[in-house]
Amino acid sequence: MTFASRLAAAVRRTRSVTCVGLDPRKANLPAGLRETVQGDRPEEWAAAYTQFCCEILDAVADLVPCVKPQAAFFEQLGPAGMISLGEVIAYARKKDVLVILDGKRNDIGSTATAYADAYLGGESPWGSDALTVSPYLGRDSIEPFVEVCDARRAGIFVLVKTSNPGGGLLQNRQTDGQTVYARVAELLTELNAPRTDSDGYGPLGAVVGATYPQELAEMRSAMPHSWILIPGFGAQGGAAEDVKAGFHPGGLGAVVNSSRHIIFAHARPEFAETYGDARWQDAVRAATEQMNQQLNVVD
Ligand SMILES: O=C(O)c1cc(=O)[nH]c(=O)n1[C@@H]1O[C@H](COP(=O)(O)O)[C@@H](O)[C@H]1O
Repeated sequence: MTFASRLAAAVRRTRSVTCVGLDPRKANLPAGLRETVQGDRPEEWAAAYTQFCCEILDAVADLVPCVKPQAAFFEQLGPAGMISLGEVIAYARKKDVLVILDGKRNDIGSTATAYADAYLGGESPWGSDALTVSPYLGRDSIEPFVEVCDARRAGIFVLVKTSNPGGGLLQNRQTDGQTVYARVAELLTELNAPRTDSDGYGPLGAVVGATYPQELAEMRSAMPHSWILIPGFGAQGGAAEDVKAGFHPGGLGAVVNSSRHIIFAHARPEFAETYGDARWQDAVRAATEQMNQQLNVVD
């Protein structure tokens, strides 16, 4: 099955459009895990990150279709962090949870091929199902990813309209009568159209932030064949109402990422009293169930 079809199947199976973001941060780990790190060595933190993320996967594997490990937090720990990232991806695959690796990679065509070869598909050393990709280098930097997606039934999520407040400086620029982000969307639709599955989706997904609901609606209709990854829910202020426009009728077409609000739910006032640090895994599960209920869009 293609990545788009696997994602649709996982959404239907779990009846969830929640993507749990695996963004471990030293300062926010539950106390019990922080205490396992005695010498402040990267290897110790990496072991704590692996345990943290694998226990999150244990808590949510039956509740969500996918997770999104953020490479930056693992890279912060150097080589030990990269080993941890590999272990977390492998564990997610074992648990039958799709992995969208958040690396926001890209480069000139030949180097883009190397990134695609590295990250995409179960046959690759990293083994992720999909990868976030920057469009800034143009069409010939996206095509190598598409070729690997075709060969390995993988997917990419290309940055279209990002959730951060400053994204508009470049993305909202008008050029030839349209915004830059709309031009990126046009390119994705052109590349996706000949590659759609029975639900109408191709391997080129898009990233559109929950913090821009109007643009999300605009992008939903501009990219009928793209799964949309919607970050910015929860900690960045996006709410259920803001992401509605990202979905097609029936509830396919988008997954909504939340990282901090789920993985550090034990510290949120609404969960802290019931669960606290000691039962942080239960807080993660409760926060995921709450998000599933808020986003109840799957028929
Ligand atoms: O590609 C992304 O996932 C991404 C794109 C974007 O526009 N905004 C955005 O926040 N993200 C990522 O989504 C996650 C959001 O984390 P929280 O704000 O903690 O839910 C982080 O890993 C970000 O790097």
